[in-house]
Amino acid sequence: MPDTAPAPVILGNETGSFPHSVLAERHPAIIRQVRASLPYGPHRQRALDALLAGCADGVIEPLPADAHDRDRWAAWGLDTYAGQSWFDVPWLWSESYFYRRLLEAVGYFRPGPEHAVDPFRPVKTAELDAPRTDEELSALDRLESRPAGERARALLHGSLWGNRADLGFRLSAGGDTPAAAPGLVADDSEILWSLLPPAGSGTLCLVADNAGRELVPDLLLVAHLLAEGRIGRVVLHVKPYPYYVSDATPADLLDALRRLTAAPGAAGAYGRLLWSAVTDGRLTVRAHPFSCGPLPYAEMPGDLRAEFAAAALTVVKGDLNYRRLVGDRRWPPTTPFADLTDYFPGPVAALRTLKSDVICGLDAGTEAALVAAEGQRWRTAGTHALIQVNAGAGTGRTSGAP
Ligand SMILES: O=P(O)(O)OC[C@@]1(O)O[C@H](CO)[C@@H](O)[C@@H]1O
Repeated sequence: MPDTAPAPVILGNETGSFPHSVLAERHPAIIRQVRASLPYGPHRQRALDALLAGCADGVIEPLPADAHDRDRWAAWGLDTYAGQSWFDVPWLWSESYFYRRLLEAVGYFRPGPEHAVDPFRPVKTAELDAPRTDEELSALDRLESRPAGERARALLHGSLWGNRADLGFRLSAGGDTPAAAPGLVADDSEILWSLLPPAGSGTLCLVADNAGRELVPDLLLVAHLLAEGRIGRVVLHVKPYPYYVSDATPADLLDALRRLTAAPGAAGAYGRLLWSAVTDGRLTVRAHPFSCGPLPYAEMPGDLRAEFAAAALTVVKGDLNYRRLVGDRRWPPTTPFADLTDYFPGPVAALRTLKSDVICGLDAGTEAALVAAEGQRWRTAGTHALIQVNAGAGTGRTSGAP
């Protein structure tokens, strides 16, 4: 980020702020939801009690000495932050570690009956099985007769707005998905399409966000790009373990693929296309440990960097990934997106609905209009979205143009 002075890192210690409410209210609500979803035994209940008590006024506890990933978390900062208040360390870090502690409490990584049992699976499957998903899938049939350009745009927007289907967000937002938004606060979609030309044979990396009603439209977009010959290969990055309630894991991907292949009409055809893309190697899945890391992508390890460098485009989905992409800091909203993403090893696009304070790449008029209409609520309400692209990332150029 050449000339951009770092802005303050977002912490959770300001009462009344969104980050504070996530730590003080959303995390306890998530613990209650997990308890209500699955019948954990007394030992696990006690561990959940301890986590709940610690969320309010406790300090960050280290991982048990025998935790399989203790060294990894030490390298990610645990030895520095252990003993401090959840509220006083970078918010990105404390949120991420909360999910690791939750999995510890429910025995996710331990031998025994709870091993690898996803505590969020009941809410994820309820969403995937909901009649609303059927309605969304049957809408694809109407799209089939439209020109390819129109279909592509609709599927891109489906993937973008699918990001509102975030179950953690709904715990804070009062139970339902926010109403549809008036428009995009930034729209670099023409640059995005220029990076995925007809007869393109490159690789698309899609860094997925939520399972269910976000992952399904992501998969439909990917299927369309493969079918239209705009890409030769897709690498889908998902989370190695349950995270931020609804983030997609490899198991969620299989559920989504089965859901699609079982659907009638166009959705089923997309599902079969994806199924064969998996079996012939055009669609591969990665669940890199760093995908559940508490750090910005600027600190990604070399192997991940090499994967993104080899892609024609990396599409980064969702709010949390956006925070990690541009850095979880109080950037002035007009800070150029390209300045904050120039470290990225190849062309990168963000598809995100706005659900936290971080924002960059707005023009001054757009920011002023949003503030005049809504104060600062537009940042977190989930009712606005953006498509931002840095086509020159990894080349040393700082412009959004290819
Ligand atoms: O990444 P996603 O699914 O779009 O959103 C995740 C989210 O709900 O969780 C975070 C706060 O906990 C925010 O970044 C955002 O509001």
